[in-house]
This record gives sequence, C-alpha cells and structure tokens, in this order.
Amino acid sequence: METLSENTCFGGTQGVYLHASDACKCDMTFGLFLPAEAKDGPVPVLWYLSGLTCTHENAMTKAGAQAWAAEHGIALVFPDTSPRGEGVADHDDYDLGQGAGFYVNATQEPWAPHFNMWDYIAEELPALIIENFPIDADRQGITGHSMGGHGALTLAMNLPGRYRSVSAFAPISNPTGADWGRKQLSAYLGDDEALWAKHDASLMMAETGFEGPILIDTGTSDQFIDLLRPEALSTAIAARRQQATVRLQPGYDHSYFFVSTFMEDHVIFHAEALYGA
Ligand SMILES: N[C@@H](CCC(=O)N[C@@H](CS)C(=O)NCC(=O)O)C(=O)O
Repeated sequence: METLSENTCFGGTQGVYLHASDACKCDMTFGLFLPAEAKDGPVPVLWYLSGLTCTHENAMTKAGAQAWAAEHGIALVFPDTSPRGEGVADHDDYDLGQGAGFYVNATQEPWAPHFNMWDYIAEELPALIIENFPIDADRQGITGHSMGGHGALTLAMNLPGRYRSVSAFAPISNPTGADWGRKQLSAYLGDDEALWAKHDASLMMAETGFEGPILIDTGTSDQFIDLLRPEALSTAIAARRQQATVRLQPGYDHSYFFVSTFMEDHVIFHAEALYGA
C-alpha cells in the first residue's frame, strides 16, 4: 500500500492510499479519514459509497463528512466506484464501465476480469483497512449516495451482522425496475434476472430486511427521482414493518449540496448505532 497524501483535517487525518487490488486486478485508490481518537486505539468506521462518475475524491472533498465524523470519533472510508486503468474495460456512456461499477461482481464479458466491486467492498478493502489502521471491525456502519446508496443498502441486507446501521442519500432503490439498474445489471450479470435480485434494495427488503436502523433521504426535486424509485423501497419497508426513517426533502436535488446538507444527521444516526450497546 502506498500513501498518496495525508492532510490534517478537523484534528484527525484525511489520507489517500493506493494499493494493488486482488479483486479488481488493478491499482485502486481510496480515502480514509481517521479522527484524533484513532491515536489512542481502534475507532468505529462509516463506509461511504459514491455514485455514478465519482472517484474516491468527490465525497471526500464535497460531502462535508469529516467535521461530523471528527466530532463523534468515527473513521470514514471513501472507496472508488470501479476498477480503472488502460487495461480495464470501459464504455462511452457515463453510467456503464469505469465510474459505474454498481457494487456487483460481473460475470459477463468484457467486464468480468476486473469489475468485482462487491468482493472489493465486502472483503478486500475491509481486510486491508482493519490490518493497516486502528479500525474497530465490530463497529461498522455504511452509507452512500445514488449508486452508492444502492450499494450500501444491498451490502447491508446481504451481510447480516456486518454493519450496525445503514443509511443512504438518494439511493437507486429498485434497479431491476429502472434504467439505472436494468442496463448495468444485464451488462454485468447477464439476462437471468433471478441473479439480479440480491442487488435490488426493494427486493432485498421484501426478502430479508435489515436487523438494525435505516435512514434514507431523497430530495423531491432530484432530477433523477424517476430512476431512483424511492416509492418502491418505501412500500417494501412499510410492508415489512422495517425499522426505518425515510424522508423526502422538499426542494433538494441530486447534488452534493443535498448530501452535505443532511450529512450531520446521517453521521449522528450512525454514531448512535456504533456507540450503542
Ligand atoms: N452524468 C450525469 C449524472 C452524474 C451524477 O449526477 N453523478 C452523481 C452520482 S449519481 C455524482 O455524485 N456526481 C459527482 C459530483 O456531483 O461530484 C451528469 O453529469 O449529469
């Protein structure tokens, strides 16, 4: 692992690191914020999965999460959204290929050799950060924006016991029912829709739900709201009687102005779960 940068930030350290990924078979970059408390021992961690077109950098510089994470003594991880590099498959569309890994393990060509973002986020990166940094593996929460909200919700419901809490900003909520989903799931996983179900938060909510608390915010003026389908997840949450707070925020769009506005609420929500019994 190589340190690309380390900056003092809200009393802690915002680092950017590069490592050779086994899952993605290319170099991967991630951001990690460690609060001051990390100098004294392991701290809880909040994963932030980003959306389409993002690298590790967008949320790290625009979400405003470090101030609140520092206040609550929580580490933040900002992974990239896909494998990258010259030898890695790509597509001209912004919502397929590099920058659009969708948090799945691709089985189809040309994506299969590198596009294993599920294994990367679920297995490889947690092992790497727990080995190299003072992170408490027993206190993890996960959040994300848009495609990253989809990743956060589906990872949380598929990995019971891993995360104490899950939240999402404008998550892609029913990807099997919209073009932000059908296009990518068919490209990465093939045409057998039975294999898509574990990657659909609304279907997973109907199937298994989540054992901890959930917080979801979406803006009513989100320009992509028809693709996000928040109503499908709300219906599944209500049908399951899942513990959840689902909010539609008047006037907010899909941008980081929306994400940063509600970031404090999300960090406090996770802090309550991560410091609870
Ligand atoms: N390519 C489209 C959509 C891209 C987009 O809105 N991506 C969101 C996540 S789905 C994002 O976080 N973009 C990066 C940023 O705002 O920093 C556009 O540029 O309008």
